Amino acid sequence: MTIPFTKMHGLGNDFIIVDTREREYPLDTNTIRTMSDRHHGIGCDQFVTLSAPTNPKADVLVRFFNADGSEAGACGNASRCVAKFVGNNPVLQTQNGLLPTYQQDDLFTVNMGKPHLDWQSVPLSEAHDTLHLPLHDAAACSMGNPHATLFGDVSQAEELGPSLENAPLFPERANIGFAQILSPNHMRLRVWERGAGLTLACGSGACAAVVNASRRNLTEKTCRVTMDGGDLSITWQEDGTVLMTGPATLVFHGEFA
Ligand SMILES: N[C@H](CCC[C@H](N)C(=O)O)C(=O)O
Repeated sequence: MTIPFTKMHGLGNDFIIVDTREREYPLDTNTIRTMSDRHHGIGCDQFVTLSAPTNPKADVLVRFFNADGSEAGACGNASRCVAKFVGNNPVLQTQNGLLPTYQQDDLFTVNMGKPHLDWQSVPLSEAHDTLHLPLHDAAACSMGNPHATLFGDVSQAEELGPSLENAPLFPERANIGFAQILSPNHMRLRVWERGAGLTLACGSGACAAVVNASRRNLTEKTCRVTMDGGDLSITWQEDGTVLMTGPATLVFHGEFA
C-alpha cells in the first residue's frame, strides 16, 4: 500500500503530513522514522498525522512526531501548515488542547495556548525555579512540549544542544533554545530540537523563548523572533495564551512506496 503525503514547511522547519481522516495507513514508529529519514525516505524534521477529532469543538485531530519517532505535544510551525492544509481557520485538537487558527493574507496565526511554568509541568526531574535552572542559568517552560532557553550566544547551539537535550534534569528530554536579545521587541533564536536536532526554525521554541524572556524582563510580551529560517511574531496575551504568526509553505504532494 502506498501512503499519500504532503510536504510543507514553516520557515524551513519541514514536515511530512499524512491525512488519515478518510483512510487509515500503517504508520508505526519504524514507518515514521523511515519516511522522515533524509536519505532512505522523504525527509522531515517532524511527521504530522491528521485524523477525525474526538472533541466536537475541533475540526481536526493533529499528532506530531519527531524524525526519531518520538511524539511531541506541540509543534508550532507544523500547526500553521496544518491550518493552511485544512483551510477555513480550523481549530486543531492537540495534546496541548484546542488551538484556534486564523489566516490573514499569506500569514497564519495559531493560538498556542497557555505556557506551563511550574517545574513539574516542564517537566524537570526535581524542584527548581524555572526562571533560573542550575544549567547555564536557563529558563524553562512547556508549550505542551518541554523547552529550556539559554540567554547569550546563539552560536553555542550545535556545541551544547545534544548534551542539554538529554540532561538528567529533563526526564522527557527537552528542546533547547539559544536566545540573543536584540531589543525589548526583538530577539535572535536558534533551537536544538528534541528528537530532531538543530532546525531552521521552531515555533513552540519561539513561544517559549518570548515567555521566558518576558518573565525575566528581558523583552516585552510582544516580540519578533528571528531564526535561521526567518521571523515569527509572538505575543503572550493578557489572557495568558500565546499567539504565534508566520508563513506556511506547501512544497509538494507525493506517494510513499
Ligand atoms: N518544530 C516544532 C517543535 C517540535 C518539538 C519537538 N522537537 C519536541 O517537542 O520533541 C515547532 O515548530 O514548534
